[in-house]
Amino acid sequence: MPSIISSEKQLDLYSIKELPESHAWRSSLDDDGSRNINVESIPVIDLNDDKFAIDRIGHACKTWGAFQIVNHNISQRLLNDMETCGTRLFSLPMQQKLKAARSSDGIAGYGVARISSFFSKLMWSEGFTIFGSPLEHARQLWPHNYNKFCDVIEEYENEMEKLAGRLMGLMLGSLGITKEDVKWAVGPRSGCSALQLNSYPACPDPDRAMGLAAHTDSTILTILHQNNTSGLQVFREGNGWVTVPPLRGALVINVGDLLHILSNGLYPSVLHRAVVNKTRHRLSVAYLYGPPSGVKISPLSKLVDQRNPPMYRPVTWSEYLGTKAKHFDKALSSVRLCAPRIGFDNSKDQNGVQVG
Ligand SMILES: C=C1C[C@]23C[C@@]1(O)CC[C@H]2[C@@]12CCC[C@@](C)(C(=O)O1)[C@H]2[C@@H]3C(=O)O
Ligand SMILES: O=C(O)CCC(=O)C(=O)O
Ligand SMILES: [Fe+2]
Repeated sequence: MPSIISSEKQLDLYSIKELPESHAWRSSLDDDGSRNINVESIPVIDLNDDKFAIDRIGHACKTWGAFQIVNHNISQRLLNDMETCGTRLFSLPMQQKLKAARSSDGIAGYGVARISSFFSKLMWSEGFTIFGSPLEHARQLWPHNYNKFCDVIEEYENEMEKLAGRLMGLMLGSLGITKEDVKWAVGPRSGCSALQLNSYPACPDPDRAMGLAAHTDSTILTILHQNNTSGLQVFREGNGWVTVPPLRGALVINVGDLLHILSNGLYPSVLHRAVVNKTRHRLSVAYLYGPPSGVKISPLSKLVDQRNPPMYRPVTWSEYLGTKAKHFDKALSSVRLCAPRIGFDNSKDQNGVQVG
């Protein structure tokens, strides 16, 4: 049963000179091979030409569950503005940030990662989740100067919504699914979303710390912007943990658990985590895209036949988020109806995290 995360658990990581035991995940002798930088990483896909991109996206979803995109039409100016907003927020004094603390039963606000309750050690990061309007929290953070933050968030969410709709079309298109097959995905406001800002301060002992523990996202897809400091890693069978290098202007796309379900397991959600750095502060912004509330997600009928029965039962996004909050890495398997496909072992990672 997850414990309630109290705001006292959020230490001011910027002022700590030595890694406390509470944040030490492994001994300095452990080496999980994740700093091996000579392995190929996730594909980089140019969105200039949808016809050319679609096959590459399908292949990336099947083999990695993640890819980077360039020429996506999100301006560098907006990405910079979003980064500045994040930096401004996390640079506030701790007492100020705690004024916008996430309540124990809430989704939005400042705090430790929601999944922290499943681990005995604390993560070297802090987060701020936006779900719905950020106005109330922005007022608590900057009582006299909250407009700029809200304006940037609004613009960022609008642009990301368009991009997410386009990406979903391409990802489903690569499976032979058309918009007519997924009625709820057509038209404006066809999805629902949350925005997660993550801050990873420089860490005195990065090899023993963990920025964000291994997890899959409870989304259809996630669009991640990372600043110029590496830290994101994806897990790939046979390769282990692979670093996703930051490329200026590129965005990282993760397949989430709901696309895993929609695709009847053909596009597995990607296990990923964030590691930390000795000298550099890292910031990331995740746009978490899901279906509209009330829509039941289940394997698409075109992908189901006698030989490929539906592997998952129907779930709404909010139901799935509730399941994730309770069962974490067992959430996907808790809605599973039958065994995974052959040659498709998504059962264990190197940290002993069970998925699917
Ligand atoms: C929509 C959501 C997905 C998320 C839980 C949340 O309600 C808002 C925060 C999201 C996030 C971001 C960091 C990693 C993660 C596992 C977490 O602890 O909070 C994800 C959640 C998720 O995808 O399950
Ligand atoms: O910081 C990162 O690169 C990962 C963030 C992430 O996985 C998330 O917000 O869900
Ligand atoms: Fe994530």
